[in-house]
Amino acid sequence: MRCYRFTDPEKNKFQITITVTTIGSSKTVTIRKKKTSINLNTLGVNLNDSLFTTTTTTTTTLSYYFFLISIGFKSIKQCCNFYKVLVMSVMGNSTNLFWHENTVGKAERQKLINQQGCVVWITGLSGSGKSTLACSLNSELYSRGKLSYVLDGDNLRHGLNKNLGFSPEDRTENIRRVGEVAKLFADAGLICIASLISPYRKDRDACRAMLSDANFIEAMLLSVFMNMPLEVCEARDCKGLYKLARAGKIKGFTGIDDPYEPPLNCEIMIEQKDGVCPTPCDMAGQVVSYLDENGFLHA
Ligand SMILES: Nc1ncnc2c1ncn2[C@@H]1O[C@H](COP(=O)(O)OS(=O)(=O)O)[C@@H](OP(=O)(O)O)[C@H]1O
Ligand SMILES: Nc1ncnc2c1ncn2[C@@H]1O[C@H](COP(=O)(O)OP(=O)(O)O)[C@@H](O)[C@H]1O
Repeated sequence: MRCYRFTDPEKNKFQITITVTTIGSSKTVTIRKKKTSINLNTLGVNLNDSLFTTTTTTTTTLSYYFFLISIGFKSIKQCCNFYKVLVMSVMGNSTNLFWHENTVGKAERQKLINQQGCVVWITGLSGSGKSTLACSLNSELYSRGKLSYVLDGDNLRHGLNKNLGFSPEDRTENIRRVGEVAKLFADAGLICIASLISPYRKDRDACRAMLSDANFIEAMLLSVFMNMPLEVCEARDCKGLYKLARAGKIKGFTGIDDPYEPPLNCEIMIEQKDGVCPTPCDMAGQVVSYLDENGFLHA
């Protein structure tokens, strides 16, 4: 189970009810709850009281690895609030999996380092300045005493993603993996800077959905679009890849013979003004201002 943040309308003791609603049928999953006292903080509920659950063992059938959990907080006195959460549980082919909550959670870690874990996702053509911005932003945050970490597409393809190429399927898997890793960094409380071409809208949208806060209110992903014209990127061509792509020596090169779909919903856009590109420092400043104004630089 994931961590949920709920407001407590009554500041009272609650009884938690977890109901699993099935959609279609295909997999059998057993959900067990022990009679136990749960610290509400581990569920993200800001309460001092302990919460007592009843013992239930439910066997149910799930499909598409999606299921609905409706969590009802029932006041001891009267029934009050019910919340419904759509949980996407990507379990692959494995079953009988159980999520283990830790007593020290994201909220505690964030307090420790006085910042909000999130992902700054930088997308754009090869040569648009993604790595330059990632590096400059990382330095700027460091100088402000904020902990960040860069996940660079090119670098990750030397290790985690070294079995992936540039077919649409491999790019999708590349983005999915980096999204999952970025989510872990954000959960650790870090400002994770992911810098990948990530050319397809559906892959970026999937990451955004994966990185939405569990209550679907706070977005944990800020998308930064390097809106640099292809001609500028191609003129830079610091790795000589555009030249090879134009000569037909690299097939499926983004912007040449493979598509780049610009974001429709980015939080920040970096672009030229009067034909002049902002400096790396200015680009980083734009992102830092956004993080600051939106409360990410404090717990
Ligand atoms: N066919 C093709 N298309 C695009 N890019 C290519 C290709 N082949 C190799 N390269 C190099 O790989 C880097 C992009 O890796 P990413 O992981 O960011 O790509 S993707 O998000 O999966 O599309 C990219 O790095 P950047 O220039 O930093 O973007 C290129 O150096
Ligand atoms: N804001 C900028 N102004 C001028 N040159 C830049 C800027 N950002 C990046 N560059 C240059 O463009 C080239 C490509 O930048 P890079 O960050 O490697 O792009 P990407 O990671 O998107 O491939 C590099 O030579 C870099 O120095």
